[in-house]
Order: sequence, then structure tokens, then C-alpha cells
Amino acid sequence: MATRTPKSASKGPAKRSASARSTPAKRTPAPAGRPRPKPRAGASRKSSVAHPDPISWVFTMIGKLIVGLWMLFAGGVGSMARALGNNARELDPAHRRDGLGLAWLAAAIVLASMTWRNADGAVSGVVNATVRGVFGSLAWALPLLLGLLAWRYMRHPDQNADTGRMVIGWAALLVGVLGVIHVANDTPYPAGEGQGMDKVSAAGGMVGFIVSAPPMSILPSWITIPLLLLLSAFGVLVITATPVHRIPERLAELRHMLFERQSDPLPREPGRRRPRTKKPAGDGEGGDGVKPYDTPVLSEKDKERADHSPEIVPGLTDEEDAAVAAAAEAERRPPEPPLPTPAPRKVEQLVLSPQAGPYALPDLQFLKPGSAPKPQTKANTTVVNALTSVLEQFSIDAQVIGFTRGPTVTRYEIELGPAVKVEKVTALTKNIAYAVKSADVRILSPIPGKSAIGVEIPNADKDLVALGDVLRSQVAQADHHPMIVGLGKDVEGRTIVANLAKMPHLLIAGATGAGKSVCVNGLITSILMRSTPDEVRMVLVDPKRVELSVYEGIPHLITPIITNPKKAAEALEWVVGEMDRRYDDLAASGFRHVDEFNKAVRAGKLQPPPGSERVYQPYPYLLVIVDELADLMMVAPRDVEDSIVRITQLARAAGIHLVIATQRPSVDVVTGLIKANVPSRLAFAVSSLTDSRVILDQPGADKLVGQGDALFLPMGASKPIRIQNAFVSEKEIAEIVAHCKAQMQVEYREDVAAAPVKREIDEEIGDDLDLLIQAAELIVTTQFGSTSMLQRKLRVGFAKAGRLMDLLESRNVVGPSEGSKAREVLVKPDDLPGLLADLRGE
Ligand SMILES: Nc1ncnc2c1ncn2[C@@H]1O[C@H](COP(=O)(O)OP(=O)(O)OP(=O)(O)O)[C@@H](O)[C@H]1O
Repeated sequence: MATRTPKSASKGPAKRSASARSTPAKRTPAPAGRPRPKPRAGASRKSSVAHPDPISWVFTMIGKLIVGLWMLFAGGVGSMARALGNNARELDPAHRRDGLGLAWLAAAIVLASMTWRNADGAVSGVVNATVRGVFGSLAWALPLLLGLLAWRYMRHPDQNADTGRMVIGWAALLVGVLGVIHVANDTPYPAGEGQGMDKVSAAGGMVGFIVSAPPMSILPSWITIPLLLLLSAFGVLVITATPVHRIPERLAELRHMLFERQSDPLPREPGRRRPRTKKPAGDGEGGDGVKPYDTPVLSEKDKERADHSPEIVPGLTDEEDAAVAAAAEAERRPPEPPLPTPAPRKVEQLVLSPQAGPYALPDLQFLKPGSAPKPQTKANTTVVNALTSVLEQFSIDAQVIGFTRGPTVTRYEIELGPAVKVEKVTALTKNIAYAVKSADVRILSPIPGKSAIGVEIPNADKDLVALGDVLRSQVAQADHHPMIVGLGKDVEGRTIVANLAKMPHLLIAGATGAGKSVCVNGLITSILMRSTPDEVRMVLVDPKRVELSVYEGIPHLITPIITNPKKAAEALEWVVGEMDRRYDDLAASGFRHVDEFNKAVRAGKLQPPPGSERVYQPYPYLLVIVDELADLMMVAPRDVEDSIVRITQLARAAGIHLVIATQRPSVDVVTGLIKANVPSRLAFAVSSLTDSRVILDQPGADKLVGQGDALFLPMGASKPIRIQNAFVSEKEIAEIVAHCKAQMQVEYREDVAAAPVKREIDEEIGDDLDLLIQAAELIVTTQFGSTSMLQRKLRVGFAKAGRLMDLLESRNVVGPSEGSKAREVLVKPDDLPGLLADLRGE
């Protein structure tokens, strides 16, 4: 403080006085003794007069006065316009767009009143004649088109890119049609014999003339007209955002919309229409349990205060303030509304089986759009000032060069001067947190791909990232892989989708309420939206019983949702078995990945070996989702870990993928072995640095703000990507599930969660297998074959301990009895796993 006050106090006035000196200096007349410029040749007569005569002096003065007044007036008008412009820029963008919409509406009304009726009056006459002259016999349509434009601006303020596209499309359509009309009316010219503006106005107007006359001068009408129709057709395609290769698909959608909507399989409440898309997901609708950014705290809107209360940050002059804001603004990306593209998609999918009929994927309209990204707010400028001030206070040669506003956090970029240590800024984390009044400041040094330090600070007003927008995005639609899932948006507002098949296994962890369940729902919903049960099958393990119950009965399941942790362990064993079966097939057919195997099966290139009755079928991807690993690890830690490790080590080529979620990222749940084999991680907010290290092997998750804010570390990456996870509401899920169930009935496999029948335990051992295994472990690890030790450690009687010892002798684990001495142990500790497997009959 002591350093800042004198610095800032001296800096501000010093700057101002410098500018104050410079401004009058321009206007100060040259001093008397200053040499005059050489007179130019053409000005010799005038310049020969040393002192102007009084009359010309008076005129000169009047002239200067007029010029001065004019400059004053112009300056006043200019600064008023600038002030209004600045205010307009500060207007809420929604109001600005509404203003634009209303302006177009007013224009439409005025134009309609002048062109749709015979208005008398000079102005109306001129406007009418001009519009007709330009647009010919379609002049009447112009007010309608302007009205349509106004409606779009007001109804879809977040879809400006689409509106622009439509304007271009309508223009092309209009120009084409006017051209055709003009040709149909013998292509009248505005001037010439038997021609005239009246004829042009009655045909295609000047637009029609310009577009049709040149081709008509060199081509016959039967070529010109199709060319013009082609232009109109192009307009229609642009308006409907339809590339030519998707015309058949669009026609099918149209047919579906017009004729098949009535036979909608979804049950609806009487008298209530299914809500259409335009409400943000989970937008306070009754009955929808989970709401985005739900909070138990009721308070005044902090955001409004943050946005509207002017904050004075000492240490910056007005000019610097404006310069920083301008620099930051220049860097900032213009906010893009989410792409609402009704994107290309498959209408009908693979036929499941001859009886099942076609399976239609759920319509993307089931998923509602999120909120449009918010533009820069005053809070951003305030933070820029605060950061600049901290850097100044600590005399660090660095400056804030810009910022990027993501859905949950804004990332401010700090560029260092030459020879400034990065640590100088990173050491200031606490001071920065203090200055920006936020505990959750995360510093990135450097921002990947940039020579700048990133300071991520949570937004007071977050954007809602909806799964619908993510799945509708071009990046999601461009890839038809059935295992693509929508994850969310990163700090730069880019959509992040991921291919589960490439992960190939994912660990999701985060504290309670951090957004794990929403994420798991997002993953499952993404699969339901994009793939048929033929392409992806799922095993859902939900020991908490409530999280995934909504999916019960979807045709993608191969077993009812497993809620019993013991059964879950068995199901994991079944998955291991399934993996082995797939590997056998791959090995027999000489393929290295199930994708290649499937391709060959579909192409009919794979024949079963002679004499075999086997019919090859393509294998669907198998997605196993465990929602709460901790519950499983409590019941059967060894078995669960074994199965997970086996699956994760091998299952990739077999098309089997695992998603494991836990809210207890401690080392006894996420063991070293599991971690080593699950390469992709998604960390939601956790309460401690240790937890963050368990999930990501680095800090960061402890600085997340919760509610879907996550760090995604895909396989192979060293730095995690910060994303706001996509939200999907329970209501949306329910509708999608209902759709899937209506498409096809689920067929469960009996053997998945049933007790495995693989063991062939020695009859002699009978019910004593568990005890025998413990006895073998004890004796082999201690290398001490004593019956009384078994009695003590296993708490069994003498008879039972003697029997166990006999069993072990008969299996060559210990030697014969040597009276009161301990028996010789014949198996070395290294061979213990093999021995146990033998005893278990594996
Ligand atoms: N992606 C998201 N976008 C917006 N809000 C979210 C998002 N994810 C979670 N939330 C909010 O956070 C709340 C808690 O999320 P969720 O139920 O997924 O937490 P969780 O980590 O699964 O907690 P638990 O382990 O206790 O079930 C949700 O009700 C919702 O309000």
C-alpha cells in the first residue's frame, strides 16, 4: 500500500499534466521572433503584404469564427454520438437485438402502408414507385420479408448466425423468382422503344431486369429460366440449411413431421403438449428434481451488484483504465451463440433383427438448448484492473493482455516482460485471490499453446451448457461413431466431445454435489441419443440404487441394473469372460480389433470353420458403468480390483470399455493398480489436494467450483482441460428413455449377474474352500506348517485344523506329519497365486 499510493498518486496527475501541456501547445500561436515559412511562388502578391489591411483582417476573423463554431458544433455532435454509442454498447445485448427487431418491424409497417394501398402524398408516391421499380411485381412481399426478419430478431435473439444465413437465402430466392417473372414478361428494358419503367415495374423490377437481361441477351429463355430457378432453389437450400446431399433425408424428416407425428409413441398427459425446445434445460419446471446450478442458499443477486456497482480501483488513471479495457476487449472473442444447427443425423438405423424392425434414434429435440454465452461484463473489467493493480503493487513487469470468458470461469492472460520469472506471478496466488475476492483462483503457467500465464476466476453469472447443444454441435455431428459422448465446453467456449472407445476407460471422481451424477447421466444419454442397442450394449452398476434406476428397461441393457455390490463383482467377472470369448473369436479369425472383426462379419467375409454350427454376429461395444466404486471395493476389494484390472488391461481391442465413478477418491478405493490401468480421468471438485492428486496425479481439482466444473485429462495428455460439463435434466432423460423403450423391448441375458458356474471344486474340499484357502495362504506366506497355528489364526477347532492340514498334504502343499514338529512347507510364496487358483478350481 505504502508503495502504491505515492506511485499511483504521482502517475495519474503526471500523465494528465503531460496531456494538459500538450493540448494547448497545439493551439498556441507561434512566437513573434519565429522565422516565417518561405512564401510560395503563387502566393507572392498576397504574402508580400506584411500586415493585412483591416477589412481583410475582419473577414479572416469572421471566417475563423465560423470555422471555430463549426468545429465546436461538430465536436459536440461527435462526442454526443460517441456517448450514445458507448451507452448503446453497454445496453444489454438482448435489448439491442430487440431494438433491431423493432426497427425492422417499424420499417415493414411503414413500407406496407406506402405500398399496399394507394396512398396519396409525394413521399408515399416516391417510395411506392421506387420499391416497385426495384422489386417489380413482388414489391408487395418486401414488407412481409422485413416483418419476418423482425420476428426472427426478436424470437431467436441468440441465433444471429442463422438469421444472417436466412437473409442470404431469401435474397437468392427473391432474385431468382424476380428474374423468372421478368423473363416471363418478355424481359422489358427500362429505356427503349416500346419499353419503359412501367413495364419493368409490372415485371421483375430492376432486380429482375439486372439478373435476367444479361443471360437473355446470349441464351434462349428455356436455358435462362432453369438457371434462374436454380438460383431460387439454392436460396431455399440456404434458408433451410440443407446441403444438396441431405435433401432426401430432409424430405424424409418433413414427411415424418407432416404425416407421422400423430403416431408419436411417447405417452403424453392429456391436454398437455410436449414442450418444444426453446427453454433452457431444467429451467425451473415443476417435477424436475435436478436443476442446473441448484443451490440451497437464497440470496440477493450478487451478480447484479457486481455488474452494476461502479468499483474504483486505485492505482489506475482513467486513460489506463480505458486502455486496459480496450486491449482486453480487442483480445476477447465475440460471444458466439450456441450452434442451433438441426444437424445431419441418421433417420433410420440398422435393423436389429428380422422381427424387431427398424430402430429410430431419439430426436435431438428432446434435449433443450442451454443459455447463450454472455458477453463481457463490467465484472471482467474490474478483475482486469484488480490484476493489473496487484502486478503494479509488487512491481512485476507483466500485463494483462486479454481474457476469455468460458461458461463457468473466465481466464485472464498475463504476459511477462523480458527476464521476469514465472514464479513471481504464481507466488501471488493468494494476493490475486484476495484482490479479485474469490477463493477459487487457479493459475496456469503457461496456458497450453501460449506464452502467457492464465488466471482462472469463476464467473459470478455462469452460462448453462446443455447436453443438447453439445450433441447438436458440428463437432459431435461430424463423427458418427456410436461411442461419442458430449462432455461440455472448455474455457474458450469450445464444445468438447469425446470418444469413449478411444479413452478407452474413464475414471470419474468428485465430492458430493460436484456434478458426477449429472455427468454419468450425460454419458448414458449421449449413447442413447446416438447409438442403437445393436451398436452399444451396457452394464450399469448402481450400488446407490437411485442414481441410474431411470434407465431400467432400456434395450441397450444386457442385464437389469445391478444394485447389489456382490452381484456387481460377479457381473464384472462375466465381463472378463465375455472379453475372453471375444478374444477367442479375434484370435481364431486373425483380427486384432473387434471393429475389424465386425466389418468382416457384415461384409460376409468371415466363415465359421468347417463343421462348426457357429453363426458369426457383429459384436456391439460393451460399456460398463460403475456408479460408486467405493461400495464395490468395500464388499469384495480383491475380486473387484482383479476384474477391473483384467478388463482395463485387455478389453480395448474387444470393444469393452469401463467408466468408473466414485465420490471417494482415496487410495483404498482408487488403488494404484486401478489407476495405472484407467488412463482417462475426469475430476470434479474435490475437497483436498490429496484427492486431486489421487485422480489427476496433480493439483487442480481442489480449486474447481463444483456443479459441473471439471478437469478432463484424456489418455496421453499431461495437462487437463477445464470444462463445464454438459447438463441434462431428469425430465429430458425420462423422455429419451421412454422413446428408447418404445422402440424395442429389452432382452436381458440370464448369465451376467448370476453366480458363475465355472468352478469345479474338489468334492473332498466341499464347504471348506474359504478356510482351506486361508490356511494355504497362512502356511505358504509364513512357511510354517503348524496345525496349532491354523487353530489359533483361523479360530477353528483341532479336528477342523487337522482336516485342513490333511487336505493341504494331499495337494502337496505340506509334507507328512512329523509328530509335534511343524510340517515341511513344499510351496514357495511366489507360487501362492497359482496354488490358490488351483484350489479354487480355476
Ligand atoms: N453440468 C452441470 N451444469 C449445471 N449444474 C450442474 C451440473 N452438474 C451438476 N450441477 C448441479 O449440481 C447439483 C449436484 O450434481 P450431482 O447430483 O451430479 O452431484 P454428484 O457429484 O453426483 O453428487 P452425489 O455424489 O451426492 O450424487 C445438481 O443438482 C445440479 O444442480
